[in-house]
Amino acid sequence: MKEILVLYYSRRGSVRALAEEVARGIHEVPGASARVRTVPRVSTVCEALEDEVPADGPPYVEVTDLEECAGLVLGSPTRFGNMAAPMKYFIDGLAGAWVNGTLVGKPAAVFTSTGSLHGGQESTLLTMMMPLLHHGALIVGLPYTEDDLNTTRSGGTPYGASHVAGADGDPCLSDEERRLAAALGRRVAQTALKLAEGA
Ligand SMILES: Cc1cc2nc3c(=O)[nH]c(=O)nc-3n(C[C@H](O)[C@H](O)[C@H](O)COP(=O)(O)O)c2cc1C
Repeated sequence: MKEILVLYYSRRGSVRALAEEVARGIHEVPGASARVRTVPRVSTVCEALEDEVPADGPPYVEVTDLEECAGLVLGSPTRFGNMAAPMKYFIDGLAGAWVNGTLVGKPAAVFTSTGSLHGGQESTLLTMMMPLLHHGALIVGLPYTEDDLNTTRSGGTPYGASHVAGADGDPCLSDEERRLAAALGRRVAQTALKLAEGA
């Protein structure tokens, strides 16, 4: 069984909804399963610490999750056209994993949610790929053979899955957004299994 790490940060539930669909897609692939993890909030007041275990939802990620999983799908809300600080903070702490080549050769993909349609989904997704490339991951996107990419009127991009939450932050995904997030999970899982076969 190959496990794929679905690692996300979400304050209001939109990225979490996408993560659940990505995990659903992974579980549809025989021989693959999803390990869902999140990251704690960060504070400018360094003494303010989160509880070690989140009040609800999946556990906080540990470096061993990266080591043990055969692929990675990373999700963050868009914050001013970029990933949110808690996800970046976690990534910036991965110097040891970089030295050890923990992610080298593993498939990886990204997803995001924005308030507005043209609020920076693509800039967020593309910049989330940069640290993954530094870590030697193999980036997986969404091809236009996924019909939903051609018909969506909200989220879903070739760079990764996405959701447009609107000004009220509605976490309810459209059918296209839901299917494209699952397709992204499936692609990462299928790629991880193919890479393992060829190893
Ligand atoms: C500080 C901050 C910055 C944001 N920046 C953007 C932005 O650049 N573009 C955009 O469309 N939405 C922006 N948003 C809205 C969030 O991306 C959006 O509400 C997203 O769906 C939140 O995901 P979540 O429900 O998983 O927390 C921002 C929200 C916050 C709080």
